[in-house]
Amino acid sequence: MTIYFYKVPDPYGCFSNFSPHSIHLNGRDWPTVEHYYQAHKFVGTRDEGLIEKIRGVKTPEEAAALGRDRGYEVRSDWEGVKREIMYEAVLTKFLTHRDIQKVLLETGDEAIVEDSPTDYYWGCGAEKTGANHLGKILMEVRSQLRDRAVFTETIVGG
Ligand SMILES: Nc1c(N[C@@H]2O[C@H](COP(=O)(O)O)[C@@H](O)[C@H]2O)[nH]c(=O)[nH]c1=O
Repeated sequence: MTIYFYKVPDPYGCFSNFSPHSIHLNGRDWPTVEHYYQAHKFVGTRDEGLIEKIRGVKTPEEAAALGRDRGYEVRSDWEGVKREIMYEAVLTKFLTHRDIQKVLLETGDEAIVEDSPTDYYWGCGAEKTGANHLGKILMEVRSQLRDRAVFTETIVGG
């Protein structure tokens, strides 16, 4: 059965980018995947100072609000790079936190869908017709983790 997730307190909330799982990436610690993703909108722009500001806010909601504030300049290549940036951050999250890695692996081959009522790129949107890129990334990360587990067991010996 398809697994739907969205809000952190709901079932499979650990799949949300807003879940309180920190990552270490590009030489820095980030409180959540959302902090990392939103901050990377400003790499190489005149608003680059925002990167540290976003990294320093307490909640992913604050990080998202800053990242979505169109008073700031978003990097011109953002649409072309945002999926790869999200993939790296989500992979790092599930490599770092073994408890949620287990939750993801235990979903087997079920489809995973970000049940956002408004987002038709990362989620499925209100009519469930969206591209669901975050769900797809989670499924890609799941197979990566599975491949790594097989490698560890067969090549390295557990
Ligand atoms: N989970 C979740 C959201 N969804 C997240 O928003 C991000 C997309 O941001 P943007 O590219 O700026 O539109 C991405 O991480 C997506 O998963 N949005 C929310 O307002 N609340 C939430 O609880």
